[in-house]
Amino acid sequence: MMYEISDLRLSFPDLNNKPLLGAAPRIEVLKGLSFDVPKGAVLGIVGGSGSGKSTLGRAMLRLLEPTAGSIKFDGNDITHQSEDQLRGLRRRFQMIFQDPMSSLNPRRRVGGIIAGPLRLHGLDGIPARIDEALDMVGLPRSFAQRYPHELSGGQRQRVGIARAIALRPDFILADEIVSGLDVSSQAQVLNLLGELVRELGLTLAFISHDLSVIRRLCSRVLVLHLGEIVEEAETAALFAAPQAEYTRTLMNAIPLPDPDQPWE
Ligand SMILES: Nc1ncnc2c1ncn2[C@@H]1O[C@H](COP(=O)(O)OP(=O)(O)OP(=O)(O)O)[C@@H](O)[C@H]1O
Repeated sequence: MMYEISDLRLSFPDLNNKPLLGAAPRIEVLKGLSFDVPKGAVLGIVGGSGSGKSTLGRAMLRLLEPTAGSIKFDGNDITHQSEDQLRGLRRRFQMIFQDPMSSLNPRRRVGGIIAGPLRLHGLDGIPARIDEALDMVGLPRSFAQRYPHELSGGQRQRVGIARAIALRPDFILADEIVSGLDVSSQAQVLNLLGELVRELGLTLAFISHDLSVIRRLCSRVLVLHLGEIVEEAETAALFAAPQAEYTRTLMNAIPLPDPDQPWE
């Protein structure tokens, strides 16, 4: 298994209701989640705003520390490991962020942006790795010289993907990465991710509030609502016969396909 997650809980201090003296009460955002991610899986994590999707993603990458429960990555218990202990594993799980404009340093060229994590992890042969990463995401190698503001939204998202896959991770978490793109760029980025998963043998968790996006890419879906898993199913089964009331609500929010858009 790539991930084994058991009774995962995560709470934040509720600073709005902090008493003058003493500790703030805590708000539980993840309320005991248990699920596995098999190697090679493409798992969709769907849910409405505030359901805890990003918090779950950040816990899986140990950008947040769980309050209780456990997270195993490829057999390693990472629930409470320190940064020192995580060092050897960090390269193996990577994240692609929602908004590439704010996650890409505007003062660095694309080559420097991709090189950053490679240097951090002490990898060698960096120029060749940059070329290879750009090839893999379908951008010309000359783009290494460009700045983020010179690129379109879809191209910037490809740079975000290139930065993650250049490290040759085993697992990638993509958090709402196509939400800001127009429909045709969305389709291209989703196709690219699908290809990369197949070619590189990646395991992918794909967070989205949009079930139609998840349907295109993911083989299995986990539906989150108010910090709990309300349904987990193969994508085809979920669409054929949604079990949870909340899943049906999400499905009703999907717009009908536009017959003028050939990618639908
Ligand atoms: N650092 C934090 N401190 C306090 N509360 C937080 C923190 N991060 C998230 N929350 C709260 O946790 C809840 C879940 O947030 P999260 O971002 O995980 O949801 P989400 O499903 O990703 O939603 P969205 O799609 O709106 O990003 C929200 O109520 C949010 O306000």
